[in-house]
Amino acid sequence: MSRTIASGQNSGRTRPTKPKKQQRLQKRKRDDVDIEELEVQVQQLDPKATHTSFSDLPLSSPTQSGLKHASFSALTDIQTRAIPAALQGKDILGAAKTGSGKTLAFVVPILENLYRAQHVGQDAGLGAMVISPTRELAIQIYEVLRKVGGRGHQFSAGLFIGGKDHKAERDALGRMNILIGTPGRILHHLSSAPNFDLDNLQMLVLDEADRCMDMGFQKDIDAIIDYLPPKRQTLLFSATQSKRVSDLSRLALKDPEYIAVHDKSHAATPKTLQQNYVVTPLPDKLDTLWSFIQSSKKAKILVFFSSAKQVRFVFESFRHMQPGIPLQHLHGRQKQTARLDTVQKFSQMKHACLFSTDVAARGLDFPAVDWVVQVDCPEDADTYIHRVGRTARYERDGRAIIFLDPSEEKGMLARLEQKKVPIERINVRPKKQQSIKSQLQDQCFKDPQLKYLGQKAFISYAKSLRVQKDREVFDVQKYNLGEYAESMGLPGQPNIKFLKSDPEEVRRRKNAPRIQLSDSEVDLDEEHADDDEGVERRKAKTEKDSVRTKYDRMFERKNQDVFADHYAKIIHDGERNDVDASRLDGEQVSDNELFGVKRRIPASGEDMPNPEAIPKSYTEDGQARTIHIPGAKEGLVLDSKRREKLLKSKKQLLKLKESGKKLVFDDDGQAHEIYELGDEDEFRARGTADDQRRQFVENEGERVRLADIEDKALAKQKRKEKKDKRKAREREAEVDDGDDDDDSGVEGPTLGGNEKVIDPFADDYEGPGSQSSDSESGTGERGDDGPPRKKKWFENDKRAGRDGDNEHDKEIETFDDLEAEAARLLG
Ligand SMILES: Nc1ncnc2c1ncn2[C@@H]1O[C@H](COP(=O)(O)OP(=O)(O)OP(=O)(O)O)[C@@H](O)[C@H]1O
Repeated sequence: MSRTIASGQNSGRTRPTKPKKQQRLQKRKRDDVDIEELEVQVQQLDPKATHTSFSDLPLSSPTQSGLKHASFSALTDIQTRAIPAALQGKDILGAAKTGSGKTLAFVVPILENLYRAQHVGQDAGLGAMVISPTRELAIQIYEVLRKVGGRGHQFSAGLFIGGKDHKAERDALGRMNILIGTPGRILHHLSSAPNFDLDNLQMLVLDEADRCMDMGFQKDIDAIIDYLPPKRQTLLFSATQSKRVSDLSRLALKDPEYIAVHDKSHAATPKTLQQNYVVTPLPDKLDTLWSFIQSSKKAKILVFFSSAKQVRFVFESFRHMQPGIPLQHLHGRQKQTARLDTVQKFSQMKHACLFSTDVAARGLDFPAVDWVVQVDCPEDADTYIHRVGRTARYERDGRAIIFLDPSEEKGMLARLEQKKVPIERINVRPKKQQSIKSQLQDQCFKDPQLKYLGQKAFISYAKSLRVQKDREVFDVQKYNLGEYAESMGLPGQPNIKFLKSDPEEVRRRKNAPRIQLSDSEVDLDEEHADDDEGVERRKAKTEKDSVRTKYDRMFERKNQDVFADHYAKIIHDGERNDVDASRLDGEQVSDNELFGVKRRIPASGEDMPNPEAIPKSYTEDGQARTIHIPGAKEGLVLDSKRREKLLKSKKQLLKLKESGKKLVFDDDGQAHEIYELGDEDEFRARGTADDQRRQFVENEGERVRLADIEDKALAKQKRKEKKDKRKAREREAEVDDGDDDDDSGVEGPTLGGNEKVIDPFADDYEGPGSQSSDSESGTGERGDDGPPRKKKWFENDKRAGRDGDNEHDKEIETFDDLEAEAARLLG
């Protein structure tokens, strides 16, 4: 994907007139003067001075205009400190809290440094490359670049994130000045596209640098860096920055500026973020989550799990229980379009709950998220900080809650304290805690697909515990896995074949790009590698494996159809565009609150809106319609097209009904099961229960056999009557018409003698393959005067030929065949 981020380019078709040419030359001269002046001002900038607004900085007029248009005027702390240094060409290692505006801190310098170097147009080649660990984040950066640079700059920018046409991307490569992409995709093009020329690259930016530099991306980043010119400016940004010398030497940073905005502050997370934890044993987690959702239906909630399978299971099971709030899910195993769709919709919705893996943990700027809930404990404090950073962004309020198993509490709290994360314990109000265990059990019992998904989710969760590197926090022996399986509604604890190898090695394999693994290694656990590279690996693995189980196919289908329908339903809700959600915080604790802690009054002290006044953004509490079917145990929930279709099929509906049973009524007219009123002695006199059952089955079998004989005789009689009537009619017709067949005007064959026209709509036609009593010859193909039987879908020509009396019968399949046959017989 490549496009010019500037507006109003010359199309090149019309020859510029002389005055236009002169105007252009004059503009260029003016630009040159501007650029020279800017250059002087930039060099004179004092990076230590405190600039408060973008207009204080020496920025070009296209950038100033873009910033103004996007309503960015005041600088955030990280922007105040990073932009001047970056404008002067320094390498930067920047760390600032989540939501503090790091994106602009590198987007503005990219635009300005390339502008001052006049690094624009096709000949200039690629001038800046931004690497992001996830596709969603790359798109978000691209959007910010377009918002700020799109108004006046002439750069051409491209987005390389996978899931798009390789060739189109390769063709666009030669024209790009700024490229934003994920490591795997960039490396792919570097190693395969001859026109990917990086000789002129001036700036490299790594957003979420610590993630880019960790094991999962290590090899890709190292390989990319090998392609880059050594003389370049490098900027690294993250909310949690590693200062490991080894990392910096890999990137060849030159005398970098360390800009850590939250070093001196007392907390690593925004002060507008209220953080709490609740100790909830693993088997109660889903109950607590459900209860939480029930008490927060008028909020925007982001829920984190440790694996894609956990996300899918909880999403699928919760949505069938009609939670009263639109549910969405996001993980690396979804198709690219579904992922982007979800991100976009969740951004726009006012009240919704998104279940996600850590694919949404970093960098994503969802507007107005009220709650971040961590159901599965994050692998470390950094991941915790990134997850909670999806709320309380840019000076807004937000709340975060993490569910900790008793075994995780001590270790995790110590890790968070080390990282300066202020967090307080709260308790679940027992009155508000609901149990959904029996509902989950019921669902898994009725829906084998869900049960299978639950089993996979359980296994992937157990494995994720096993490969955690922090053993002080995660001790797999201390979790009550058996009860957890039960709480998910599973009939028993699934077998977990823990890998025999060292967990450290398993983690290395999980994170390493596929290229570096031998085939046998790839077959090892890839359950919860949920980043984009993990997905690529799995895709390659699937393509390689020609054998897929029926479960694989089942879930592929389910993902594409059932889930897509569900999304379609969500999209059509009205009032989704009001993204500037009013916050509900600030209320004193209400009866609806799950947690027994008072909410905090926001620092701003602004008036809070009445929750009742907030319009519903989904119909009827977001609940799917339920249709009551007479005689059925439960209503039918219409939450998919498939279920809607069920309503049209009587046969399917019958299955939902309870089967009838025989009851006897006593003297008072009360109904009883038949055995309740029987005399025990009489019962025993009839023999043992087994004998009686056998006898009953035999009697009933005999009754059915006799009834069948009767039915057959009756059917035979009816057919005979019909046949006689038809023959009588034919005889009458012959008498009426005489021998004038040729003039009858009837098209098509007419057959003489005992042969007859095959008319599937005639009264006596019994359909292909039906065995009339007239033709009980055993061949089943054709009686003396029965119609030829059509070949069944499972029969080949040979069989049809063997079964038929007449070898030509088997050929009659189409009307043309019939004409030919008639001609043969007549001839
Ligand atoms: N100078 C500014 N004025 C007003 N809003 C700003 C400014 N800078 C950034 N923002 C807004 O703040 C929000 C967070 O910005 P951004 O996504 O860059 O944060 P971040 O530091 O990169 O967060 P994370 O660490 O989670 O990636 C965005 O919605 C952005 O539009």
